[in-house]
Amino acid sequence: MPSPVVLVADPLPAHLTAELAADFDVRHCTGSDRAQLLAAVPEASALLVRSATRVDLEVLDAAPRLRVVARAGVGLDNVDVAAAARAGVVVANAPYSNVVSVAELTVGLVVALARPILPASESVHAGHWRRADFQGVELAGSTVGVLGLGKVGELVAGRLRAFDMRVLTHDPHVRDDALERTGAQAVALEELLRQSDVLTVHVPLTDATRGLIGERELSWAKPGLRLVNTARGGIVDEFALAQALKEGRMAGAALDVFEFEPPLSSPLLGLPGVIATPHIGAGTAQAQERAGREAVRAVRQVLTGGAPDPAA
Ligand SMILES: NC(=O)C1=CN([C@@H]2O[C@H](COP(=O)(O)OP(=O)(O)OC[C@H]3O[C@@H](n4cnc5c(N)ncnc54)[C@H](O)[C@@H]3O)[C@@H](O)[C@H]2O)C=CC1
Ligand SMILES: O=C(O)CCC(=O)C(=O)O
Repeated sequence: MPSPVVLVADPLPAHLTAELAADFDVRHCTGSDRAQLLAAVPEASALLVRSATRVDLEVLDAAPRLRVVARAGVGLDNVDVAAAARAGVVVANAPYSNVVSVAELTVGLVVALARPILPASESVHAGHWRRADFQGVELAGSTVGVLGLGKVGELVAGRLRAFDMRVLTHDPHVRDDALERTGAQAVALEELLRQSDVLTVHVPLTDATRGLIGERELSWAKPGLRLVNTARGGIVDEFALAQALKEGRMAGAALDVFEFEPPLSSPLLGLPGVIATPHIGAGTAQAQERAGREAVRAVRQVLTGGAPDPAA
């Protein structure tokens, strides 16, 4: 009997896909290339993806043999989970694999918005010595608003407390133990914006959170707000954010994620005060290893019998 086909649609550590190849027919495609994905998926019993591959109804309809979609990462906004369930396809993500890496990048972006380290370095490399051009602000004593106190939000809150920042949060499902651990104070969304010097976004992208930070919410912002988004594009309205920055109502923004990636037509590209990174929150060796390993384990569990163990 031929081995089940495992289709790897986004980059994963090569040694992990090599391990799978011992037992399965591992094939590769570029999942962000729709034609390639649709051509390859009909044979697949398992589909391994990260965030770049969209697994929607069209893909599921084209994949009659599919039994599992394994997402080597956290966010499931690129997978139609309800349609997969209707088709009897297991969807497994790796919910703890990369949260530390995302939290660490977030803290780096918070610091980079307060202290212009990279522009100062570029200036020195260019032969200048302009100390007065690179004045920043202290984080200690200022307030950070954590939007979404889940796994990443809690790690970020704890790390920013170590900078002596006051931590506020808004999260309709916030747990008391998370508030206790972080020392965060829960407030309404409007209050979060009115009081925060830094707003950091850590909610998933869903129908309820799309556009959660838009024109109205940014009109509440404390003057000089600095915003960090390492969660998902689409949660913060890029046009409203660009307008607030251009009008000088906000001091800066750091974005790891965009509504469309790459963000070729984003109004934020090229704006002064905007730091942009190419969705690298999970871009560490450790996070990629953990996420890939969890995804591979999910594939094995489904293809060799039994649903994945969510606690594994
Ligand atoms: N940049 C990157 O590479 C990465 C980005 N992410 C993104 O980070 C997001 C958060 O990850 P986790 O913290 O692990 O998720 P989580 O599920 O542990 O936490 C999300 C939190 O958001 C809260 N929330 C939901 N709707 C809300 C709303 N309307 N207002 C305020 N809070 C709301 C939830 O109650 C929950 O506490 C992921 O969904 C993913 O999109 C995750 C990993 C890597
Ligand atoms: O490596 C990736 O797919 C991006 C990570 C991410 O955004 C996630 O895990 O939700």
